[in-house]
Amino acid sequence: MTINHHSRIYIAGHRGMVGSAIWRALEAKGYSNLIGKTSAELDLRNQKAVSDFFQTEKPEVVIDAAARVGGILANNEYPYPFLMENLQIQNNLIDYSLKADVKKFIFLGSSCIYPKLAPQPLKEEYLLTGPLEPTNEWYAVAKITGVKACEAIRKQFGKDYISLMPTNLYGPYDNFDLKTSHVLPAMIRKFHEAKQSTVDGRQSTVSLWGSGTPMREFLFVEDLADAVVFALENKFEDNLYNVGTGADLTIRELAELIQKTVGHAGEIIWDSSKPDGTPRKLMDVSKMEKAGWKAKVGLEEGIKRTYVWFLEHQDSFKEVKI
Ligand SMILES: NC(=O)c1ccc[n+]([C@@H]2O[C@H](COP(=O)([O-])OP(=O)(O)OC[C@H]3O[C@@H](n4cnc5c(N)ncnc54)[C@H](OP(=O)(O)O)[C@@H]3O)[C@@H](O)[C@H]2O)c1
Ligand SMILES: C[C@@H]1O[C@H](OP(=O)(O)OP(=O)(O)OC[C@H]2O[C@@H](n3cnc4c(=O)[nH]c(N)nc43)[C@H](O)[C@@H]2O)[C@@H](O)[C@H](O)[C@@H]1O
Repeated sequence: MTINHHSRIYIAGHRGMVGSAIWRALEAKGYSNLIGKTSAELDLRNQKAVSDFFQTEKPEVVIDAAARVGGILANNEYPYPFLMENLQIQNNLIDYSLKADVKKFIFLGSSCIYPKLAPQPLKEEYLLTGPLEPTNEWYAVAKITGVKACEAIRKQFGKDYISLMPTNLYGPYDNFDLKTSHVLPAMIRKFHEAKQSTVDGRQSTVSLWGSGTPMREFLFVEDLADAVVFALENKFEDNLYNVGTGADLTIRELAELIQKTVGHAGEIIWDSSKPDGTPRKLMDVSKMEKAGWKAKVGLEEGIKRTYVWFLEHQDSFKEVKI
């Protein structure tokens, strides 16, 4: 099948940080037949509703950016929904895509699918070679199942179903709720709020989680959207591709960078009662580069753009409920 600007493309999770960035990227490139449903309109955990949706809407392409998503604490404290809801959502989407003869399916996973202590940088072939990081193994098991389901369809039916594994993402429409968010949006909000509240004429202290020593890689969400468009427009030879920048830094270095960007001059304390998670998960991005795609937005620029977005939208954040 050739995909053209009139192809019916369903973006599951089109209101989320990732899905909305993919929507904007496709719209900007002239794709005119995009389909999106909120979770209130279509609960992807509901098999019957998903079956009806595929019969009515007949998408030709499905991009799966719908998931139960959260940072280290939410993953650690709510293992059951992170496992079960993600399995339900992706199983329904993948299975009904196959039944409805969807020609191209792009599944989005996460770098936490790789073993906790795998060699660095993480190559695609390290999948299922060792134990997972305990704080997010539930989510990782669901995502590994999605990768394998797409691989099975590719192997048995020869269909163009692929999986992209993004590293930690950030950018506009991120989740800034301090209990459920990832580290980067949490730091932006914490440093910003501490800058605005002074105690005895001094800016407030910021409390961050863990030791600050774990290393993480961060990709601006608009780069990820660009990678998804690239994957849509090109036929890949294999089923699994990492998407990242190929560079990482410690959480402490990230804190200093965000503190400087926001302009906070107070103290930072590290709360050792909170988990560190995996020590490092740097992606090997050579397979994607060989296919012809590379990240463009540097971390400093991405953080500045995200902070500007935060300043413009901070009054409208919804607190996320688990
Ligand atoms: N954020 C990261 O750092 C990161 C890193 C690597 C990979 N990813 C992957 O990227 C994808 C999207 O993540 P995100 O950060 O964009 O998350 P997000 O902002 O929380 O968005 C998740 C989306 O999923 C939808 N959704 C959740 N449950 C649903 C349900 N039962 N039925 C229908 N829709 C449902 C939500 O729809 P409503 O808004 O309508 O409720 C929302 O639009 C996920 O697959 C995630 O694994 C994210
Ligand atoms: C991309 C996602 O990454 C997630 O792992 P993971 O990078 O540890 O998730 P994050 O929540 O981004 O945390 C990354 C690191 O930042 C530290 N950290 C410091 N301060 C904070 C803070 O205020 N908030 C948060 N959230 N972290 C903070 C945290 O302890 C951990 O070492 C997985 O749980 C998911 O499954 C998924 O893979």
